[in-house]
Amino acid sequence: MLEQGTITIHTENIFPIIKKSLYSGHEVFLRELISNGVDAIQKLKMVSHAGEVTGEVGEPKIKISIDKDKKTLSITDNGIGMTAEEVKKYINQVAFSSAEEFIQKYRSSGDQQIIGHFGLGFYSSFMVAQKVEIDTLSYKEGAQAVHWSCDGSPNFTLEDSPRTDRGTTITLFLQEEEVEYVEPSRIRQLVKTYCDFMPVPIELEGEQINKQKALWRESPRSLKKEDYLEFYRYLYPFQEEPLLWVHLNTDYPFLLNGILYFPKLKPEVDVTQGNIKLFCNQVFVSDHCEEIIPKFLLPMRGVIDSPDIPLNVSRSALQMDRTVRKIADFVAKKVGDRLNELYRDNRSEYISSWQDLGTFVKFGCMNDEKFKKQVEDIIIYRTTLAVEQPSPPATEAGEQASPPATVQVQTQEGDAWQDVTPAAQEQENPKSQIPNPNSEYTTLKEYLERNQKRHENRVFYCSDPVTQATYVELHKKQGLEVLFMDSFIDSHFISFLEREYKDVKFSRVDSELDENLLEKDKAAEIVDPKTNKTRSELIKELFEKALNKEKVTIRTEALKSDDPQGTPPAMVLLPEFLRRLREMNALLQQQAVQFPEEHTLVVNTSHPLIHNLVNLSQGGIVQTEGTSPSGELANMICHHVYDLALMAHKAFDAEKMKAFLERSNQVLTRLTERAAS
Ligand SMILES: Nc1ncnc2c1ncn2[C@@H]1O[C@H](COP(=O)(O)OP(=O)(O)OP(=O)(O)O)[C@@H](O)[C@H]1O
Repeated sequence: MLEQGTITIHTENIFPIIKKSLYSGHEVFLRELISNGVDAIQKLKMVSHAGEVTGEVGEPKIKISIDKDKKTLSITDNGIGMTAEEVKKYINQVAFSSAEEFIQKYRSSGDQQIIGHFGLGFYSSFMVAQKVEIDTLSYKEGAQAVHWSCDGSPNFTLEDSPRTDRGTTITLFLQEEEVEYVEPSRIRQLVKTYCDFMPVPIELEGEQINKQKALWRESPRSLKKEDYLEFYRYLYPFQEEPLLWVHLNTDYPFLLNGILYFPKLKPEVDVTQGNIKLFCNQVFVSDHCEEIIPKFLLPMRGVIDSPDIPLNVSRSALQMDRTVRKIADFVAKKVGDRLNELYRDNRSEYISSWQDLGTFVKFGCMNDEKFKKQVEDIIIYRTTLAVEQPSPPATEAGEQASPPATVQVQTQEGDAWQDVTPAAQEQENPKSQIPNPNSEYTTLKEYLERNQKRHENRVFYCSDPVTQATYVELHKKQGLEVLFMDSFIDSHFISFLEREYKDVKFSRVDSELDENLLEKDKAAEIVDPKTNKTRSELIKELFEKALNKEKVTIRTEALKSDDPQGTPPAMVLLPEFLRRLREMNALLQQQAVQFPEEHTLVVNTSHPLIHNLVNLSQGGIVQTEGTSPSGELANMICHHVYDLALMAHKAFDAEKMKAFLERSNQVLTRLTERAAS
């Protein structure tokens, strides 16, 4: 017997705490022990470089062995090893005091939510083991191998060991309730989760079970598009390919490496849940980076690896941490740079990814002032106008640069990114990335400048290209440019833009008819000599009577057009302000937006159908004998015109649809009767 002793501890009864309540998942013990093995191997490399190792260093390796009968699990490394003195110092004193320190912190934080539970180190093995043994042989010349044993009480024994290989074996005699760790499948799963990217091969049953290569630690210059894509597929199997990525790489004022990918956004993705994996020196820490990554970038995926993120503090303290805040700013800035880069160098790809990128960017602008400044000029909108695309930037030699096959940019800080090759992407995914190949995109600034003369500071937009198609067409025909702002974030983004650019007002195409769309005084001619009524007044009266709806305001206007048949006979308008108010209320009460009973029906006095309708009603003297066949038909057609206008705004329920179809048939029957007679 070499030595027996008692470990000095200041916190009484440290073991029960370690054993029971410290970690919600005891499994992290494996990560801690394997990390120690990796450290020992790296230390050996260092002393070897310094010429202090005699003999072969050999291939670094960590081996996990399981003995199901004895219920033991051992982790062996061929690293630096320890002498008896070192075991006493590093295990009995250092490891213990760091464990104690950890527990103090853990208790005082009063928070179970410690990110990653790092730093308990060697003593975390007592969470799952009733006894732990160390067999170790130091690299030092003439060192004697030692055997340390501790049964979970503060008492230990230290004696000579027959071990002849340099390195360390930690053997855990598992507690009854922790025997799951003798299952190879469980060990494989844990290694894959926590140790997959550790830089040393980890072996179980004669097989390497970790990937080992951490792509984010490699130089971006040496990586190809396929390397990034393959890595993404490895991290997120069975997912759609990412849109683009950012390779982060900095060592000042903090150390940080990582690769962040922009995924294609799916509606079912919870954007408040982080998907980025946090590592510390290639050791997995957590899937939850919510405190570190700016909120708007949470839907990004990939890896962030930084030893400078404090891991043994509560989540709220983490949020307040200065380094963490700097890291968040750094990540946002790099993402902004990357977007600017793509906008400048590969506009077509930027546009084709915009549907997904746009959401990040807009959300980012609303949440982060600095990010907003960085990207405000590259926010684009699909427009009804055919805009000339700016030509690609000229190279220094003054030639036009054709888009390179892959774009790699090395910035001052040394971080780099790699573009998806446009040609290759198209081959793999023909055209599907491009939302609408015929559409053009513009920035708000360009829009405002272009339209300054006709409608200064007023933006016409469409939030639903299908239902608002008529309105869009009307604007288009009169040369009024409309922006499509139809993603789910756009209604909030519009309010944000109006706060940002105080003079600019956004009007949805169906909210009001701009004077550019109207022909004034066209329907002012008197068409009823008996009453001196104008065409416009007659039409208004006709509709008011036919519809008999107090809450619907009838307005008559002559829509400008070279081809009146091509304009709608009537349209429903919902004033912008009131509509937004309703939308907001619905949102607050978590209800669907109801179509308001109060709205305006604009009847287009220029439309041939409306002309005919006046003639028809006059012929049938609808005013006096509402039941005459012509009067009835005119009445039905008024309803019909109104329904057609309504359809752009709301889906009909079964009853309304039935009535609409019945009336359609009746109207058609009557019209065919007339035509035939
Ligand atoms: N496999 C090993 N080979 C050599 N030395 C080891 C090994 N495991 C532990 N040690 C020594 O014991 C010390 C304490 O280990 P422990 O895991 O408790 O803390 P740590 O590794 O220093 O830090 P951390 O708290 O981050 O784990 C280590 O610093 C190291 O000197």
